[in-house]
Amino acid sequence: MFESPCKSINVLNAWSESQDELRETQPVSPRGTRKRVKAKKKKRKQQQQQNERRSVSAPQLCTDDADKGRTEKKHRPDEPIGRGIFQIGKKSHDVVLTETRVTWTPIQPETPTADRDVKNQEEYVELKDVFAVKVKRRRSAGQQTGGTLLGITLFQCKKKGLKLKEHAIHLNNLSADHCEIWFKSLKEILSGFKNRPKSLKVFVNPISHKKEAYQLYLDEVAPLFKLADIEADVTITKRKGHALSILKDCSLEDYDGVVCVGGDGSVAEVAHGLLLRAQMDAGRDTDSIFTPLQAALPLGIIPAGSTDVVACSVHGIRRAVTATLHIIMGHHQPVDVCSFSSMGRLLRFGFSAMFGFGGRTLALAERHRWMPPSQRREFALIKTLANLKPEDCELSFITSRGAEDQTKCEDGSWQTRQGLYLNISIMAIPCLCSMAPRGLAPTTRLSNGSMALIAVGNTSRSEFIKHLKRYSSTNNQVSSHQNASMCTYVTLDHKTSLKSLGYICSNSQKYIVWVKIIDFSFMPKIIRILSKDHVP
Ligand SMILES: Nc1ncnc2c1ncn2[C@@H]1O[C@H](COP(=O)(O)OP(=O)(O)OP(=O)(O)O)[C@@H](O)[C@H]1O
Repeated sequence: MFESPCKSINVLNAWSESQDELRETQPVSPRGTRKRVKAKKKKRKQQQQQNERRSVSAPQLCTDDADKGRTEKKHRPDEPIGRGIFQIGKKSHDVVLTETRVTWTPIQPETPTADRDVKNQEEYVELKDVFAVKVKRRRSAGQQTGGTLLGITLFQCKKKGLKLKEHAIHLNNLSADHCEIWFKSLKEILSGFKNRPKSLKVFVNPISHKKEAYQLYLDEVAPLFKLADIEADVTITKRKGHALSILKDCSLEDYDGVVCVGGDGSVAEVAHGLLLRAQMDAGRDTDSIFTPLQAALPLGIIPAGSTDVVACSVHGIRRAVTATLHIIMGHHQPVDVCSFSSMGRLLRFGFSAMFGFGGRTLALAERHRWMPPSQRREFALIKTLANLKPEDCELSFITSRGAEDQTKCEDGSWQTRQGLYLNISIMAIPCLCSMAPRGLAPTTRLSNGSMALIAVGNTSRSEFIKHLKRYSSTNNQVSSHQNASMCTYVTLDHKTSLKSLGYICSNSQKYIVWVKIIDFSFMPKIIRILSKDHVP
């Protein structure tokens, strides 16, 4: 397996090889068809093995520690599986492959006087950070297959702050046999990361934001999926509710996850579809008080909307490449979800709900979709502000343990507020966005089993505008408001079952709103809002 870097001049000439040219996943032998047939058979066998693996393992993206998802290791983590010489950059390197990493050290001529510190020059990449390995070839323009073999390339997922970036490590060697051995060994190790998806159902909303979601998918997402050998079954949604109707009926068995390319509306629809499907499959009666089940498949969110609060809250950043790499690497983040019911019937699952100003603004913006996104947001905001009116509400809730409780209530005891409110928000996630860098609900977390209830009391328009503006600052809106008596920020607990009962009066109709939080160890925050019309 030890190979000399004899043709390094040629390799250097090919150093400008672009990623697009690395199409082949199997090294093609110059010896022709017999070997190609063998390679095809081998590929089919690999495919079969993959399918077998998929049918026995739980189809989940999930793990934070990628090693947890590995198949049983054949070797000790530090035991060399392969060793060879590759050209990396401009130098020849001694490269060692173990179960967990690829390490390379520059080869230097022996000089008795030289003060070499080989350890210091050693570099490595952890295989848990590598998401693809490809055979690298030089091809002429327009050439689709074949080409001169140059070596193999590892694609690493690199973290920089909240960003995830793709980084290519080229290991150049012109020997087909040598590269094939390395390629096979690396492929085998990478396919051992069971929590990484192999097949995904993708929904793209073509009308999201500036109608660029599909182009974004083609430019930034699909090439990475292809690189990671992920099969994507793409549906471009044709209307509102299209993704939901597919999710209700389609077979999900062939997929390891569902991906949504769109904004918050699309994400909410797909999340609702997945959760509804889980209830339907388990025979839950959603028209009664039921114990919801977790979705069978994880949801990947590629931000392509105009605000993307769910994607920002989950990834901390609004970037399609980062979101795609999280999906490819099988990163998993549990996220709390609410369920909203009316008259005892499930309306939908969702991440947040707003009554009053917020609800009216969103509804107005939705009715003016023909306007460009920022204009319709501004228009809806200004128009709703101009007609600012309070809702007569009664809210009952129990504050969570450890929450900054202004009223010093006993744990588990009900508090009731009755009065005029300009806005009431219930948020299961922090709802981070560019307009609110700390989130619309800074006191809640993604999966802490509690939700934020933010009730803004009746006040003047100018005071309310000041409150809205404070969201854009990084100061803590909660603490700055604690003495203002305009807002009540309460984090609800999930420990006891029935949490909140309230009345919201709107347009002479009365709604009774129950907020119920059910404790699940696997999905800790499910809020149920039951509303009933015409309560006397
Ligand atoms: N082809 C389609 N035509 C019309 N509406 C669609 C179509 N496909 C999906 N929808 C609906 O469009 C709505 C809004 O889309 P989405 O939330 O993705 O975009 P956005 O409003 O620009 O983003 P954000 O919610 O982040 O501001 C969703 O409720 C979705 O159900």
